[in-house]
Amino acid sequence: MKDILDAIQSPDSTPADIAALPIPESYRAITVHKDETEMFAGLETRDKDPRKSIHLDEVPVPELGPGEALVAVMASSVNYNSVWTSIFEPLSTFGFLERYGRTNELAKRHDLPYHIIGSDLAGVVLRTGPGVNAWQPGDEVVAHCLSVELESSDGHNDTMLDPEQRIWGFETNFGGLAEIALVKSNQLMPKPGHLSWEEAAAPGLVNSTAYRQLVSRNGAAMKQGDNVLIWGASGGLGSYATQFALAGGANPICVVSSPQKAEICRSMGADAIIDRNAEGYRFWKDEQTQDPKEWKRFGKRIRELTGGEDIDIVFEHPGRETFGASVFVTRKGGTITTCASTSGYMHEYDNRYLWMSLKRIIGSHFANYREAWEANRLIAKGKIHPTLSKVYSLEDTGQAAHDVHRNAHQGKVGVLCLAPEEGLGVRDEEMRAQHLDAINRFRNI
Ligand SMILES: C/C=C/C(=O)SCCNC(=O)CCNC(=O)[C@H](O)C(C)(C)COP(=O)(O)OP(=O)(O)OC[C@H]1O[C@@H](n2cnc3c(N)ncnc32)[C@H](O)[C@@H]1OP(=O)(O)O
Ligand SMILES: NC(=O)C1=CN([C@@H]2O[C@H](COP(=O)(O)OP(=O)(O)OC[C@H]3O[C@@H](n4cnc5c(N)ncnc54)[C@H](OP(=O)(O)O)[C@@H]3O)[C@@H](O)[C@H]2O)C=CC1
Repeated sequence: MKDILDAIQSPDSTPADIAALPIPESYRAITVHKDETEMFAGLETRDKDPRKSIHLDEVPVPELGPGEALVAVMASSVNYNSVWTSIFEPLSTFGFLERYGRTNELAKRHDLPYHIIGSDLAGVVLRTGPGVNAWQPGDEVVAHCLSVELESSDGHNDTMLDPEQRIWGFETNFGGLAEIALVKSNQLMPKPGHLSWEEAAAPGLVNSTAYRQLVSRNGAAMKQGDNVLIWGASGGLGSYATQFALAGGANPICVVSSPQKAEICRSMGADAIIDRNAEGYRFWKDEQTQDPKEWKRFGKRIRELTGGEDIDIVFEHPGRETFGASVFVTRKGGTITTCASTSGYMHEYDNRYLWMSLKRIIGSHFANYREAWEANRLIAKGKIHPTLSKVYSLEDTGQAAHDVHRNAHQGKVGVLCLAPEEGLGVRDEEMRAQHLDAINRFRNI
């Protein structure tokens, strides 16, 4: 592994040098273990501790198949899906690996007693499998997390609709929180040259998801002037949704839970900000009963901030706790677009406000290759910036996931895999200098 790192870091290395490097037999990877899936049985979600279930193991390098690439991972990032995997909720991800493993001989590689997690990476292509022409050893890349087979017609208009669509590093094995990752070559995209490895690895999953959910015609198709209510506006998804709203001429109404997070939104350029903690919204009177008076109080606050207008698009992901309020505050004909249910997936809302006011709920999930490419292109052009706050070593990934689980983080949390320190991998210093303040906006807060 040291030879690989030396070759990547040497300015004299050629693609042929990288291609000639021997692939080691094993590598270090962040895993969860199949025989531990019951370890948190009986505990509240909040008390399930990723630091106990996440391991750093030495694992064998998987066989490289057709259309695939082995990538030396310089940096990765923590996504909430790795939190779900590590607390075995809403179900154990080993079920996904077993199901995938049953599909064909090659997919059997994924069905192992350990799951290498992680759905983001920035790194260097080491080897490509048969049939890969677009990428070569030595290419500096990021990888999006859409794994598709595309053997069915269902996915050929929109690859997210493929019946064999999976999220790499969540529903497949050999994810990005590791020194080496196995991806399909159509997950690869060029690494933005003005960013370090850890900065380039940070946006991928959440940036692509927010792009589809908010900007794409497959999602809410946001337009100039739209009032966009963004839950968790300084969090993983929200920090990109806020940037898309601002860059697209929309009007983000940012919901956060502390003055510090409100300040981050302000520094991104938003001015309509609601601190849900300070204003004490209680959308639920008890576990079963919502309080429409609180929806109204929330809607009134939004009207104060917009000069009397209601919401065109709600960017939803907290789920059960907020969904009733989200449907209520949306204007006639408006859209609630949802990609998650962090606080619970059995949503409840008053349907009269949906049908009588002709509102629409749109389900959105990750992004197709084109949408992921367009989202990455905006990062590469310096129109949208990484929201990396803190960076951990691979050894401390459990703590990083714990921070995200406890909502103790800001923006995105990075992980160094092969990169020995932060700040490496920048190829375009001139462009970086132009955007340095924006790139560093979330750092160390
Ligand atoms: C990019 C990052 C993303 C995120 O972070 S997202 C957040 C994290 N993700 C999650 O929390 C989601 C985790 N996944 C799940 O919870 C589950 O994954 C799903 C609920 C999405 C699906 O559940 P499942 O058990 O995998 O699938 P089924 O469809 O409930 O069950 C399969 C069986 O149900 C049958 N079935 C499906 N549709 C129908 C139908 N319309 N009528 C009758 N049967 C149906 C199938 O055939 C099959 O059957 P047979 O088990 O016998 O093979
Ligand atoms: N389907 C898909 O493709 C994707 C789904 N997801 C899912 O989306 C969810 C969020 O992911 P991500 O943004 O990365 O996570 P983060 O934890 O980084 O950010 C979420 C933010 O939402 C806010 N929030 C959390 N709980 C509540 C609540 N009960 N009520 C109101 N606000 C809340 C918090 O902000 P604050 O405290 O400031 O209000 C938090 O910072 C996860 O469940 C994840 O699995 C993520 C990416 C892709």
